[in-house]
Amino acid sequence: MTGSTTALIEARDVVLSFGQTPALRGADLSVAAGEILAVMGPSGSGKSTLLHCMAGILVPDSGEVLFDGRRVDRMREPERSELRRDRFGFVFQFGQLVPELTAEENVAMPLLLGGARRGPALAEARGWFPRLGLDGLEGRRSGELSGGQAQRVALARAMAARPDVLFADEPTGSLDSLTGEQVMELLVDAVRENGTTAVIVTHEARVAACADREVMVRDGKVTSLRLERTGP
Ligand SMILES: Nc1ncnc2c1ncn2[C@@H]1O[C@H](COP(=O)(O)OP(=O)(O)OP(=O)(O)O)[C@@H](O)[C@H]1O
Repeated sequence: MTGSTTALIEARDVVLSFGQTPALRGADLSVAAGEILAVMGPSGSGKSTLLHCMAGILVPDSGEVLFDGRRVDRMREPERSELRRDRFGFVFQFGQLVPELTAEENVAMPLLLGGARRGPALAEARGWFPRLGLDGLEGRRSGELSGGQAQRVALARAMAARPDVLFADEPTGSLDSLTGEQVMELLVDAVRENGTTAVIVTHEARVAACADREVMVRDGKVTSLRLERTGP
């Protein structure tokens, strides 16, 4: 993967301020289909804001965001919401599982929201547990899971609907380094196996090293850092 051709998702000259605070000052980023991209950079440089713009969560003040040739920044909220639900998966620093639901219900949730019936959705959800080393934890609630287990459940939830793009914002940020490494390995395996494109915000070099490519965000702009692996 080169990232320069067949871009699946692209930010062009994206500018966004929060009131008087500029977060993005002309960010350009192109992610190829099937590519695993790590987004690094200092705290406050605009990494999360860029991810949120690319994922159609935030709308830039100016510039363009394209997904599969479509202008995400021009979509109205219902269309962006549908895009997020049907094509994107999300993992955040703190898994943000619904505490009232069991682990398997959490994983099934995006499928249920997408219109799947409860039985097949739960069956699909359960299929992810052995793959992510979560056997036997299907019926637990988030309060009964360790941080690493909860992040793996969050990963299963993000992947269960087989998204085109997985957006992960500091997916290992709340974990100790060994647990974080294991979660990252599972994440990379899962996205590669499914041919999912992944955009992973991290400030851990070890996490970024698992990606196909790294870019650096500084002062709201993107600079290329490394283009190394050619992908499977
Ligand atoms: N909701 C918000 N309201 C006001 N300012 C915000 C908001 N979100 C982000 N910012 C500001 O925008 C800038 C970029 O923030 P962003 O969260 O994108 O950085 P980041 O690189 O992801 O940082 P970190 O690594 O610390 O998570 C920062 O100056 C931040 O304070």
